Amino acid sequence: MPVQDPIGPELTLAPSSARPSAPRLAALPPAALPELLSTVAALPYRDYIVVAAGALGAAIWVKIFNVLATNGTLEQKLSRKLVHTTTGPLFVLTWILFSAAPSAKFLAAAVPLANFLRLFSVGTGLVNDPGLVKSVSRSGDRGELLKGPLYYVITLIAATILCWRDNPAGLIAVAMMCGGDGLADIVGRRWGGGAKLPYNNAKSWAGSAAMFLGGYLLSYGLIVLFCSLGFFTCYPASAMLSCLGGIALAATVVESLPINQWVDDNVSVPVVAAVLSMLLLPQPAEAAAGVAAAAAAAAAATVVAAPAAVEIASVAAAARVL
Ligand SMILES: C/C(=C\COP(=O)(O)O)CCC[C@H](C)CCC[C@H](C)CCCC(C)C
Ligand SMILES: Nc1ccn([C@@H]2O[C@H](COP(=O)(O)OP(=O)(O)O)[C@@H](O)[C@H]2O)c(=O)n1
Repeated sequence: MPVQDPIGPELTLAPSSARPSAPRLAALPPAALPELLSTVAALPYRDYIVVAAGALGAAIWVKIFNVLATNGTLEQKLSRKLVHTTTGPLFVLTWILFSAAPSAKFLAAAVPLANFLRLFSVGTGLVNDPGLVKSVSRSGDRGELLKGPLYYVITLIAATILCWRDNPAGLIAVAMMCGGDGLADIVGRRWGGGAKLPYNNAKSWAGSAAMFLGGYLLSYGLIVLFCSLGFFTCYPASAMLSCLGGIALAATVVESLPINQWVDDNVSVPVVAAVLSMLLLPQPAEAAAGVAAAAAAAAAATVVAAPAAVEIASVAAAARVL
């Protein structure tokens, strides 16, 4: 069972002495973050304010890239890929601001849902918005909004509702789609020219290397942040290295295949990443049990008996909470 509301006013992060330390990553959010979180937690209608801020933030963010593309500061394709790379991670970062209410994930999903409706109405021509078409299409054709961008927001909706913040599979899926696939294009177009993949002439080794590294590092960062805030148990470094590495490699291979005309990579990459995360990463309950066992073993090896007993008791209590 997930922790109730690790950032709510009624329940704060457990003191570090009460949390298992040996097998988990030493990960604490930056000092300013808990302050911001407790300010947000004290707001009346907190979840609704976060949704409104997220929707406004999305519109402003896309507009900024539209302006940069229009005035020539950024090339259109780069601007579009920067929107692709940044909006998903910024969106999942807003998850930490929501309360523990069961309705929170549905409210959070309203932000990508609003963007779905916007893309759909502009893509089908119901609404005229040349700025949005310029920001998120390759060629200026509004019909393109109904492909990659629409799948992208559908994936964000699915990750929010199906995984929310107590299951790292959602974070990993979004990280592979944004940090991975987004960076593959940015790097591949610039530095991939000479060395194309033997089985796909449209993609390069440089693009795939960027996909692997970008997806891995973004997943790693998001998992460390969310687990250090108490949304799920932190994983041992070995799991972070091997499981996350395997997932990033599989997502990279899927992205590199010449299958985009059958399945959009904003669907294939996150689906493969989420399924493998469920299969390879210890699920929250297993991870808690593993952490408790390792911490108990470490405590047993400690010469001073009393602090060890306290540590074991607190770890066992933490495992029961999770
Ligand atoms: C350009 C996009 C996808 C194209 O994919 P591909 O064809 O290159 O593979 C991304 C489109 C993003 C969309 C217009 C805006 C999404 C906003 C998001 C749901 C919320 C962000 C909130 C945050 C606070 C900025
Ligand atoms: N693994 C990759 C992926 C993309 N790329 C580069 O990025 C461009 C766009 O990639 P893509 O067709 O996957 O683009 P999207 O469908 O993700 O927008 C390719 O034409 C390559 O120049 C690459 O070099 N290596």
